[in-house]
Amino acid sequence: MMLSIRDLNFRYPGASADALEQVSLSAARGEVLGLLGPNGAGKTTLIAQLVGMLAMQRGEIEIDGQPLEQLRLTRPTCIAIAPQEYAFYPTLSVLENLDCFAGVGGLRGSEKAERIDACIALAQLQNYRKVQGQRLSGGLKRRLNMAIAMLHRPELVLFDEPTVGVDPQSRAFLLEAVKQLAREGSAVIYTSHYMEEVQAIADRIVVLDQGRVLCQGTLQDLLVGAATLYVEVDDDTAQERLVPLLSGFGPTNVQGRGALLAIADPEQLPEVLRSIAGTGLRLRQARYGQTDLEQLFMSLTHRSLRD
Ligand SMILES: Nc1ncnc2c1ncn2[C@@H]1O[C@H](COP(=O)(O)OP(=O)(O)OP(=O)(O)O)[C@@H](O)[C@H]1O
Repeated sequence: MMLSIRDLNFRYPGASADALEQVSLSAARGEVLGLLGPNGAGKTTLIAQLVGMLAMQRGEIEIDGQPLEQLRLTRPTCIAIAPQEYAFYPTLSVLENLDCFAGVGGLRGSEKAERIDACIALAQLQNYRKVQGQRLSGGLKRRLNMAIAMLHRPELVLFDEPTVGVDPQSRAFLLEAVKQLAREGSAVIYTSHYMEEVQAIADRIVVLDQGRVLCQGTLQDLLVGAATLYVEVDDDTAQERLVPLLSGFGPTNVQGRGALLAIADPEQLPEVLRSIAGTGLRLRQARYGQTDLEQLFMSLTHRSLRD
């Protein structure tokens, strides 16, 4: 594992609760780790500590066994971030921005020119070299952020919700570029509250909520044992009557006109259905199957990712 985070805790000065609580996770080269969580889950706080924008309080962060503080002194360009906000000089052109950041990071001569070209190509900014940063569309600005982040061939790249407010075309492009980075051998951490994005690009997923890791694993790991039963009954008071009944079997949520029950073992199904019938409620539909991440999140927290 290249990145290892152990028992990370963080509380903002004056806050009454921890923004991160006992967070442990790891990331490997060649892998996209999706960091998924609703607003306020702690994603940005975690990223900010990884890039040194926030000082660590408690816990450990190591890269290839080396503590983060040490790494920052010896190999400062080994971690890069493509942040949410725009991270370039608005009045400089795309090329001037890249030139400037390449110089700051210590690139010189032909190597510098080569890296700038490679990053322009990677972010497909060939037609915008001479355009001022501030004149780029939202999607292109994110692509410039990304090009800058790639200049020094970082080994760990952090993307903090890079597709928020981006047009669909740039969004598809960004996602593809993120996957490409991992294929080329970087470890990539990608935060988002768009479940579909994370599901589409992440090799492994960490679900954060209220500063804590709810679960982590491959998508398949997470969804196995996360099957749900959706039932709808022919009654206006259905939810009031269904939820207490189903809760006896497992985590239950109200959904639409019915209720959703997380039920890992299909052998329980007949018993659940019998007990519904036993109350005299008429079943309108019952649907059993593997869930997606959204439903998994709901079954773990009783809330939606999008709240
Ligand atoms: N500068 C700050 N001072 C005090 N509390 C903060 C500060 N920044 C964030 N928080 C709080 O820390 C918690 C985690 O916030 P964080 O921004 O890390 O979440 P997030 O998962 O990135 O959310 P979002 O998807 O909205 O960006 C929240 O409860 C938030 O209100």
